[in-house]
Amino acid sequence: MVEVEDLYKKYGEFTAVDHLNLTVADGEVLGFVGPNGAGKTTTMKIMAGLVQADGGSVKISGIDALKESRMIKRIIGYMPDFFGVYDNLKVMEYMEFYASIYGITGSKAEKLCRKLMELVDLTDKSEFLVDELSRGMKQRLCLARCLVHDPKLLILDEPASGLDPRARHGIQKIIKRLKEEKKTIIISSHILQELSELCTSVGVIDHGKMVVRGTVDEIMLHLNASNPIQIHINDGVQKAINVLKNESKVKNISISDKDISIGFLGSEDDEAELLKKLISNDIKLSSFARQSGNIEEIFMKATEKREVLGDEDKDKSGIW
Ligand SMILES: Nc1ncnc2c1ncn2[C@@H]1O[C@H](COP(=O)(O)OP(=O)(O)OP(=O)(O)O)[C@@H](O)[C@H]1O
Repeated sequence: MVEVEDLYKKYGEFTAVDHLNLTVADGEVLGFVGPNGAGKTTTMKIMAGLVQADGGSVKISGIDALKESRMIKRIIGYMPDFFGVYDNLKVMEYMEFYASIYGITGSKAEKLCRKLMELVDLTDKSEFLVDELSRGMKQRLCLARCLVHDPKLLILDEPASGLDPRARHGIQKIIKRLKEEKKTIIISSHILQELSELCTSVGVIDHGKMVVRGTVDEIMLHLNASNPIQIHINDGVQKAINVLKNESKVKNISISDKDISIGFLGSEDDEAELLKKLISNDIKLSSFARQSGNIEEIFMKATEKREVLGDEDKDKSGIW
């Protein structure tokens, strides 16, 4: 549904988006992650038709987003990282104003706005002035506003930024509902744990380039493959070390009392074989598990790699 090819954007001499490629399938929820200044907002604004690209292409449902920005605005809902609100409007009036932009007026607009306010849990605030809402409520209102024209694609730029955990949870719940409704969602965030619960896939952007892209499962698998296996031995530590030393896929061994940690370059089947071997050597162990990674590590590893590598290598690091 979304195809970004070779996207390029410069601000003066500074390259903010550097030949970025990205495909997002229908129904996918993509976590768009990257350090400050990586180019997330710029990319999202270009997709939403708010910033002009200097090169490349963006297609949304086959429509050229760089040329047909009016048409694109009908099929996407964009939630900016900073949004202006009309402070002297009541919540309901604010929603109806946005509905009217899309030609929805009268009782139809009222019904729709009430439904959306229910979705974002603001029903009891409909007569409040927008200015009287808390930050979390304003963010939820902004999200509701993005939905008035029932867009297929949602581009949400840090929808939960600056919110406390409870308010973040509120936003997450709404996004989960939208995911169930099969909306395609691109969501940027710095709160990575929140993305791993919501997203089906992750894209990490750094210095304007996509450095990691894949489904959450694929990335976790890849990440976990480089994580150590932790073994807790109840009886037979020395025997276990002797077995491990003779295994070609065991790359390093560190021991702390009855806990052994090994670097292991093998598949899940290889892990099973190793476990079988330890047990058949009469070693009593109570746990044997690959340390599991989290999305935070994906981010750290992906962006750290680019800091460590030289420019030439950066391009090779590409997508895992
Ligand atoms: N209008 C602008 N004029 C000049 N430079 C800009 C402009 N907008 C963004 N930039 C620069 O482009 C780079 C990318 O900014 P962008 O806002 O896209 O990053 P980001 O990944 O969204 O960052 P953050 O996570 O901090 O919001 C930054 O170095 C920023 O300073």
